[in-house]
Parts: sequence; C-alpha cells; structure tokens
Amino acid sequence: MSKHATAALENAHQQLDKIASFLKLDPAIHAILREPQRCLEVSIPIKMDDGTIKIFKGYRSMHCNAIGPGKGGIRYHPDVTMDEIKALSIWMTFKCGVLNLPYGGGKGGIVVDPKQLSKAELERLTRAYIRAISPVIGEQEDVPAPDVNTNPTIMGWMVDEYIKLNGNQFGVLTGKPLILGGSEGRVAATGKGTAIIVKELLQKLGINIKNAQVVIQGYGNAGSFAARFLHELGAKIIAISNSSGGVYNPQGIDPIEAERALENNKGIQSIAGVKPISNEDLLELECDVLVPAALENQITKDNAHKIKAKVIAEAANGPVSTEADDILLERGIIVTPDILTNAGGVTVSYFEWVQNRYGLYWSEREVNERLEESMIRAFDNVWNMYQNHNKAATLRMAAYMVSIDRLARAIKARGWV
Ligand SMILES: NC(=O)C1=CN([C@@H]2O[C@H](COP(=O)(O)OP(=O)(O)OC[C@H]3O[C@@H](n4cnc5c(N)ncnc54)[C@H](O)[C@@H]3O)[C@@H](O)[C@H]2O)C=CC1
Ligand SMILES: O=C(O)CCC(=O)C(=O)O
Repeated sequence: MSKHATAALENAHQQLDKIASFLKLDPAIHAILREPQRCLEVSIPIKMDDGTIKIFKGYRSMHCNAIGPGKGGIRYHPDVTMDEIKALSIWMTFKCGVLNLPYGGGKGGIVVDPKQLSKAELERLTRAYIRAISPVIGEQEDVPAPDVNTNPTIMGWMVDEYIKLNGNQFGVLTGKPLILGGSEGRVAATGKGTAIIVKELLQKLGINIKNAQVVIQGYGNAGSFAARFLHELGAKIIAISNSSGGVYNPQGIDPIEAERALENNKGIQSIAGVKPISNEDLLELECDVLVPAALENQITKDNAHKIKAKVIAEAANGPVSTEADDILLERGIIVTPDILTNAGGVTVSYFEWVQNRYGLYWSEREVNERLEESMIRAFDNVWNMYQNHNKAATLRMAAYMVSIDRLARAIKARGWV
C-alpha cells in the first residue's frame, strides 16, 4: 500500500488536535469532530468480461451532519482504504465550513485501478457500488461527487442507478453531465478556485502573478485547470507531472498544448521543448508557486527542507504532512491549505445542488461570478483570521478556526454537547 493513503488519517487527526489545543476547544466537540458519524464498507461482486467474478471493496464515510447533509467525492484508486476515506471526509467538513456551505463532510471510494477495467466492467462496478451505498446517500443525506479517477460520465451512471432505485432525485449527486442536471463550470471549478486563491495570496505577499513561476504535480482535473487559469492570469507553468512522470521547461509550458498531448494519448513527454523530470525532483524545483494536485502526503519531513517554492497551494487534499507543515513554517514557505484552496469544486457542486432543487439553471458566467465571489470571501475571512493571529498561526490553522467557529456553534445549537 502506498504511503499517501496510510498517512492521511493520521494527518487529519494531527491537524485537528493541533487546532483544538490552540483554541482550547471544548473536549466534547473535539471528540465529536475526530470521528466520522457513519462509515460503510461494502463488498461488490462483479462479473468481469471473461466471465470470472471479482470482489471489489467500496467505502462511504459521512463525517458530520451538524450543519447539513454530507458532501464529497468518490475516488477510484488501488490504494484506497477506509482510513483514507475517513480522513478525506473529515477534511470535507472543514472545507464546507470555510466556504460557509450548508453541508458536512462525506467521501467515498472503491479499491480499483480503473485503467485495468473495460468500459462495461467500470459501468457495472459503478452501478453496483451505488446500489450498495444507496441506503446512506440522498439529496438531504449525503451527496457524492467526482474525485480522483471519477468524472461526469461516471456520475451519470451513478445518478441513473440511484434514480432507478429511489425515484427522481437528480440532486443526489453533483458533477453530473449537463444534460442530467449538471452545472456549467463544475468540471473546471476546482482548478479555477485554486487559481483565484493563488492570485489573492500572491497579491497579499507582493508577488506579481505575471511571469510567476508555477510547478504543478498531478495533471488531472484539478491540476490541468489550475494550470490553465494560472496561465491565463499571466503565470508561467514551468513543470507539470502525472503518474507517468514529469516534464520541465524553464521557458514555460502551454497548458493547452499539454491537454492536447494528453487527449491524443501522446503523453506530456511529447510536448515540444520539455525535459523529463522525476516527480520527486519536480517538487524540489525553484519556483514561486508549487501546486500539489495529485494525492496525499507528497511533502513530508523527508523532503520539506528541500522545497524551494515561496508558496505551496494545496489543490490536492492532504498533500503536506503535519511535520512538513512545521518545517515549512520555520523556513518561511507559505502553505495555502486544501480546505480553502481546492474548495472551488465543492462550491460549484453546491451551486449544482441548488439549481437541481430549484429547477432553474444558471449560465457559465453566472456560475463563475458566484464562484469567484465565494472564493474571495473565504480567502478574506481566512486571511483576516491569519492576520489576527499572525505570530501564532498558519493559514491552515486560520482556515480551521473559521470553520470550527461555525461547526462548534451548530453542534451546541443542536444540543449535542
Ligand atoms: N476533482 C475535484 O473536483 C476535486 C479534486 N480534489 C483533489 O485534487 C486531487 C486530484 O484530483 P483530480 O484532479 O480530481 O484527480 P484526477 O484523477 O483527475 O487526476 C489525478 C492526477 O494525478 C496524477 N498522479 C497520480 N499519482 C501521481 C503521482 N504520484 N505523482 C504525480 N502525479 C500523480 C494522475 O496521473 C492524474 O494526472 C486529489 O487530491 C483530489 O482529492 C479536491 C477538490 C475537488
Ligand atoms: O464536489 C464535491 O462535492 C466534493 C469535491 C471533493 O471531493 C473535494 O473537494 O475533495
């Protein structure tokens, strides 16, 4: 099993414990927030194309519904574990709190490498997973969405399967295809939100975004759109990577060319003028902004002292360990945390859910305007909290403070403590 999945829950707990101790949080609220309220593990038998039966493990964790239904993506990856899904659901609760969304956290996953399945096998597995978790999801219960290796096509199969069992409830899932009630702007939202946060932060730090050098680890949904929007803002993307390795060009990589190379199955290595670079070396490149946009636990005590970026913008969930956070703080490297930086995705998911429930749909321009307004408001709240605790806190701690204030008030108002 890979190091990213095993360390995630430890990291989520360490972050929460640290902020609870800093805030002298009521121990009962701390204890409630440490554990998901509900975890489901399912075994899914699937008939493969060759007639054999294979069993897949699946999970769904709903962390906290004090403020509203659970909300969060579904991940397909061979390293998925229950603990990793728990951690990701904990982070979702705090992310929704930072953005002031009427949700708690949820997350799901299947232990599978989807690249090893045919399209028909993938569809059968997806539908069977939804049948298995159907009792615990719902428009007002827990609302899944895409995450690593899942996309609108998969959300389309999922919503169809759920509706067959439970009747029309298109808002049970977000990140759907537009024709099934998906929202304009959702596919690009995580990367767009990341670019907005980077722009706001660089402005506060007095770093000009024009020609700022950006390195991106992970060139999937979050990473590629972050690259595209940062490039549009004038930044220079000097290195990108995916699970097949990285490429580097100090003159700049055009994100559109990179997307074209991936669409044509040529790989990022085919982009003109680039040199190969390992994922490890890529993280240690000198740059203004490093955007980890792949998996958890990429920057740890083993490499934190070698990072040369001025800013780390966490497009991925949990890419920096707690020990690394401390080293980076000491070295003056600013980390803008996942629960703020990558919240554009869940924000537009919320817009999708609202549009489904109203049956009234917004243009891409309206969605993007609302997204920008929400991200900037969240950034300002976190930044002000950070400024108020300048000597004692990081941006991550400030983001937790914004979120915990809201959660604690809801938990008390509901009479749980
Ligand atoms: N899709 C979304 O809306 C959101 C995603 N995120 C987070 O962003 C991160 C990426 O998710 P997506 O872009 O959706 O997934 P994706 O499946 O679209 O892309 C993941 C990318 O990471 C690459 N990758 C995997 N292992 C790698 C490694 N060791 N080194 C370098 N690259 C590697 C893959 O090849 C792929 O390019 C995850 O942490 C996810 O939880 C966070 C918020 C929302
Ligand atoms: O769009 C959503 O509901 C959640 C996206 C997600 O899984 C995340 O923010 O990590």
